[in-house]
Amino acid sequence: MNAAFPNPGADETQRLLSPEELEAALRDIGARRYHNLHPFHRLLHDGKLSKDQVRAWALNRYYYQAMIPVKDAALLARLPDASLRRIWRQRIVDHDGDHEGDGGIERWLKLAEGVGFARDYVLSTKGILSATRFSVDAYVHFVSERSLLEAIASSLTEMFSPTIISERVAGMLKNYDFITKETLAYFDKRLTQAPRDADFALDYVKRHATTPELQRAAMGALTFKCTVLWTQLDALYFAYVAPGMIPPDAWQPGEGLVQETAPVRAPGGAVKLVAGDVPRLPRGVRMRFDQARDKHVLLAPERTFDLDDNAVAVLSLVDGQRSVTRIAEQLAETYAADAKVIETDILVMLNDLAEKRVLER
Ligand SMILES: O=C(O)c1cc(C(=O)O)c2c(n1)C(=O)C(=O)c1cc(C(=O)O)[nH]c1-2
Repeated sequence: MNAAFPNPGADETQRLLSPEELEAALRDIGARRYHNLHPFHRLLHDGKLSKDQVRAWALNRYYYQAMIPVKDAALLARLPDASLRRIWRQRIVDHDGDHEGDGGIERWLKLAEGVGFARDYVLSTKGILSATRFSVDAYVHFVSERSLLEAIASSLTEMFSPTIISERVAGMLKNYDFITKETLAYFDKRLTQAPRDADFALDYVKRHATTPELQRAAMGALTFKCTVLWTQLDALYFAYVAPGMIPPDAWQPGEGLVQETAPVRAPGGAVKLVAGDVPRLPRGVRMRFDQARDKHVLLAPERTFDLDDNAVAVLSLVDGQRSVTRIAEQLAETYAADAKVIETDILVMLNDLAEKRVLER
């Protein structure tokens, strides 16, 4: 990668900019080139895409998510001192998590599963577009091969991501009935992680870009990164929106999905809940603390059920947003227990309540 990447505004950047001017120039690159401006994102956020087009986005972006910690590990390896490494390594923890089932990659897998994919299909990265792979790999190579300043500056797109994330989450929740808050949980953490990371990177760039050449290099790196993001959306648009030319080997709608099953009914006719279901209390049913009897009860029209501590812990998390799996994970975290064991137990309990018609999905 020796070819110089074209730098914006070459005339203007012949002179040394003040740190404030440099920041303004970097922000201006984002204002003109960040992927919030791409037509695919406009369609995604405005609810104009089909479920399959949203699936194509989720599947392809998984590759970006999966490679971000690889990129950060390459950068970390180049940092000369422990204080910088200590800060940068947090990014790897954020994406990989501290243990199985934790971290951003895992949350993106949940997003992909939430729109219908089988986890193994997503993990295999079989169906992603070659252009996605090429642009994401180009980012990893860039960070490995360019100067440290350029490597760090290329992450500065994160300065602009909180705005697009808020817009995306609000737009998708409003416009797609198959998207839940839980499916988009990935983005919750990014709203605090991205500004923290961007503040550090921006401060580093402002302090280390001390000549016009270095400032141009930093701007070039950010421009390059904007194209990494933009190109991925170009590829999605071309393959899945217009003209809709899906390359051989890329994901075809229908592939890699979990079969959607009809609701299973228990003998009494009540719907039987499975792990992926999102339970909620039916209208007119609510949990209450009964002062006189000093215990929690479930109040239903003309009926009351006593609740033990376990039932209270579970029902406190039944909010019509969380799935049974999510509830089990949350309890597992609180009680430091195995999520799968809890899931099995709470399914029995929830199905018992469903049979009594005081719980539904
Ligand atoms: O949703 C988005 O639009 C968006 C954008 C970006 C970005 O601007 O690079 C990142 C992310 N998300 C993200 O989730 C993420 O983990 C991330 C890491 C990086 C990076 O360059 O190190 N960018 C981004």
